Amino acid sequence: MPGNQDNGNSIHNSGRVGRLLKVREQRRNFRSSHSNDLTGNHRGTEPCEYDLRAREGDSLNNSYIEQEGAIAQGCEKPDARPFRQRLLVVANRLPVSAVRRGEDSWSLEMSAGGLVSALLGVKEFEARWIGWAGVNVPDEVGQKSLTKALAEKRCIPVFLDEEIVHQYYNGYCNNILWPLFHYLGLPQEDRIATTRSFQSQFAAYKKANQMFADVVHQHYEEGDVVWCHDYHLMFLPKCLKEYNNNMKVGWFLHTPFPSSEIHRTLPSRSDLLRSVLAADLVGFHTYDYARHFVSACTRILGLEGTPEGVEDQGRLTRVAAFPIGIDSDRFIRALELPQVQDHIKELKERFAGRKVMLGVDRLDMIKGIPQKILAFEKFLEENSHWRDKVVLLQIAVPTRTDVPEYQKLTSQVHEIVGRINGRFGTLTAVPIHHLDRSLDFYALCALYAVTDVALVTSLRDGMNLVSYEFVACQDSKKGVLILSEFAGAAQSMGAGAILVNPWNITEVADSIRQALTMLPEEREKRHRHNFLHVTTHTAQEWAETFVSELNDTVIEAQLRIRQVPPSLPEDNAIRCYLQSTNRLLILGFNATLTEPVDTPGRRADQIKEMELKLHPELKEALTALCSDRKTTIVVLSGSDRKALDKNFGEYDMWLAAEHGMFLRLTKGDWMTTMPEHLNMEWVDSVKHVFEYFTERTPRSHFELRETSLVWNYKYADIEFGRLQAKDMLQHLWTGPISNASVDVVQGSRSVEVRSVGVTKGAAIDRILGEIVHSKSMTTPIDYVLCIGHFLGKDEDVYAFFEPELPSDGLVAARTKQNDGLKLPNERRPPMKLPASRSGPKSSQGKAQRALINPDKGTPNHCCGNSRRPSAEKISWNVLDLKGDNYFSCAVGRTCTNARYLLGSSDDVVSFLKRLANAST
Ligand SMILES: O=P(O)(O)OC[C@H]1O[C@H](O[C@H]2O[C@H](CO)[C@@H](O)[C@H](O)[C@H]2O)[C@H](O)[C@@H](O)[C@@H]1O
Ligand SMILES: O=c1ccn([C@@H]2O[C@H](COP(=O)(O)OP(=O)(O)O)[C@@H](O)[C@H]2O)c(=O)[nH]1
Repeated sequence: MPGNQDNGNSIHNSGRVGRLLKVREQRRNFRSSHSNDLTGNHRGTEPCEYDLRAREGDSLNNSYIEQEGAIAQGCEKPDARPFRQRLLVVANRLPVSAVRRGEDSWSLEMSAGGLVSALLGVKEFEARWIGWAGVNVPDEVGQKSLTKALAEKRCIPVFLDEEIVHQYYNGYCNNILWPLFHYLGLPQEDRIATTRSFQSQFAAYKKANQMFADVVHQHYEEGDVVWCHDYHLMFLPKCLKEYNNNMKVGWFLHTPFPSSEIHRTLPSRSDLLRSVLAADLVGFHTYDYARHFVSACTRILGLEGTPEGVEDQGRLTRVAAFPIGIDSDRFIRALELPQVQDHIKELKERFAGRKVMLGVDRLDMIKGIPQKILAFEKFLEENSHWRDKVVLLQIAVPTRTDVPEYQKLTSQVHEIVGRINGRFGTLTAVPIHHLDRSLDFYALCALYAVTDVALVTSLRDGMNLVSYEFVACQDSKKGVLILSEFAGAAQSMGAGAILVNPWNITEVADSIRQALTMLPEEREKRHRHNFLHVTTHTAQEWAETFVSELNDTVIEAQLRIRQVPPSLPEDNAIRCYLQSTNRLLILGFNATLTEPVDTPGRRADQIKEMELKLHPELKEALTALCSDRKTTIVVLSGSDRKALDKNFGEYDMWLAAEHGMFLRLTKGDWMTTMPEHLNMEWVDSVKHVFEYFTERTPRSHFELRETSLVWNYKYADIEFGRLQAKDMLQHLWTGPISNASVDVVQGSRSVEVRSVGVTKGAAIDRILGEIVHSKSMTTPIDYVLCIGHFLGKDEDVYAFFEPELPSDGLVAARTKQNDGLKLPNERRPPMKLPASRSGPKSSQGKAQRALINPDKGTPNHCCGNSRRPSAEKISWNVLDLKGDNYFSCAVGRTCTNARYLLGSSDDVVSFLKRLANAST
């Protein structure tokens, strides 16, 4: 889950990084060779207007050229016109807000806010905006005329009625998600009311997201990139993928993503995370936010966080940091415009003899405006000689004025400003000029340009573009930026700014003094750093990088899918089953026949039962299958005998416990197939280590089995569990047992230490021998179905039936023996008559196996009142898997040597039910 810049560090990424570097280079070459065309278009035109103005002859059809699989931006069409990928930008707010002037006449005004500013800087795409125009339009005439007016600006409206806006936008988005994502907690006063209205607001949120999805669906064309923005639309990726799973969907969050400890307080925490994960690529401003998101998915959903993102049953959602920027050229060029120059002149005259300090913020709790003003008051208090030499201009753009918290903030700020102006003002001048309104672009640029010190004191801020805009306009003045360490911008421009903790008003006051008295050389140095950053990390770069990565993520997902085995062809497996006469079903237990831990309504993190339990819906099917005389069922599990007895005692089947080291027909007693002289001297040392780690890892536990020990941390804090496991493995590999004859096998949430030679594959021939003998089988087994959630180490069971597969399983465990490194399977006596097959996953050919004499080479020990397996030497081929009659199937893992996949034990259950029904 690295930031873009770090991507090259991962070995796994080399393919992707290589591809992305190539695209980047193409893009740059393209841009420099066409710089005249592209910049020519903009020169002399106010880009903001340009971007919103529909261009003649630039209709959907002639501007969009489909290029299947191509990474689109920067490519050229054959006629050398630039190819511009169609981009559907979906955000709550359109870049323009509509004001109704008559029944069918509208005026459109620019919306304020960083998201709009940033996306206006994006020029490389054929972009369409889909969003809310900020106005309620209940009538058809109004909707039609507004749609038409917006179409000229390449905008497509989503019509939200007043009630939805109230519940979804004011309620769920701005009263719940916004404060929570900015670590402000729920509004203090109406916390209970908010908690009560949560459900209805969340329902409205989902409904609104669905409305956005409907509009996207209407306008979507194959090959488009759909880019969803912000916390308003966390449900959108899921809605879109439900429409069309092939849609390329990206989601970007403009606010911080808080620590998982904050996110987990949200009643809808899991739904929101799951919906976002439906996107192909998920982006954040900073590495920290991305890290928090992955951690929330790990801790709350129990999913696997990888350096790439979040993995759920083999599907990867890529998560990365894409710091936004601004269209810096737009600001730099604007400074030359006469209307800006006029403003500059006016401002200089107005504030002659005084240093200008500037704050530009939406009037929002997160911006820390009261804190800023209090710090300024403290500065004036402590530096009386500055009182008539400095002025603070605070632009506070009204925002979300229907939300009570925002209304309260307005009066609070007015009250503080009034008090300070009363305290330090004179008849002719006040120290704070506070404006409750927005400024137009030219006035804003002029203000930025005349400012000596910009003051950004956000308590939390996704990025904060004001700080970027200020820097872009300061190339002649080289003013100082005081920047909150809690703004995302601090992570990108930190070095050039004076970083402050806005909660510490003494520190901020000191920084004001430091900024006002900073020597020109230092100002210059700091400014140069900031300016370079702002002019190189532009909004355009940001969008291009995100879209390239989104395109590439989709390509990579396709590559991954190609490597992943297909789903179990259930109909075929059933048909072959019915046609065969001597069938063998080998079934795992854990995560194969058990109830999934994280079914809805059950919590993955809670210790329901430490002991595994058979899926309650399996009973009937299992009974039916077991009663079929043509079918032999073996449950082959790592669990001990007790667990298998308890769950399967009532069925007529074979039980193979501890990876097949113990075997029992349910009608008979346990016997052992354990190799003789199995060295178990290591057990006490390992037990000692496991006890140590269990004590220190809350909610972990270990099982002591006869041939292995398993430490399990699936109920523990996942991150801590992993760290502990790493530590444990280190110790096992290098500590006192490092020379013992053991395999240390790492599961996804477990560490298992086994005697060398204990694997399912190593046991299967002995088990088969016993079955053949006990059933007095005279005809070969002509159908094998082997389903399990087996560790890589145990996938050697597949190699038994398909000998060309690696016999040491998928993942070679680290094996230590006295005589050096040796794979456990070397103990397995050679097989007679390896089957001749055309390839590992081939369905051609036929598998044949002759069994070894289990009496030879692998003596069996008695245990309890068990008996020894007494298979005679079998020289005929017990396996005759003609054609396609071998079905190996991994459950819930995609990295496997099995031929097929099933997603979870629920799928196994439904398949076995179908099998049972078909055969009865
Ligand atoms: O649309 P509003 O409800 O009026 O709010 C305006 C926008 O505020 C937020 O902006 C964020 O995006 C900026 C650009 O990435 C970032 O610099 C800033 O830190 C964020 O606060 C909000 O996320 C947007 O959706 C709103 O449109
Ligand atoms: O009167 C104003 C004041 C500010 N802005 C713009 O609002 C954006 C604020 O973005 P920022 O990322 O700083 O914070 P946000 O408001 O998105 O949280 C900046 O692009 C400003 O140029 C504006 O359009 N008019």
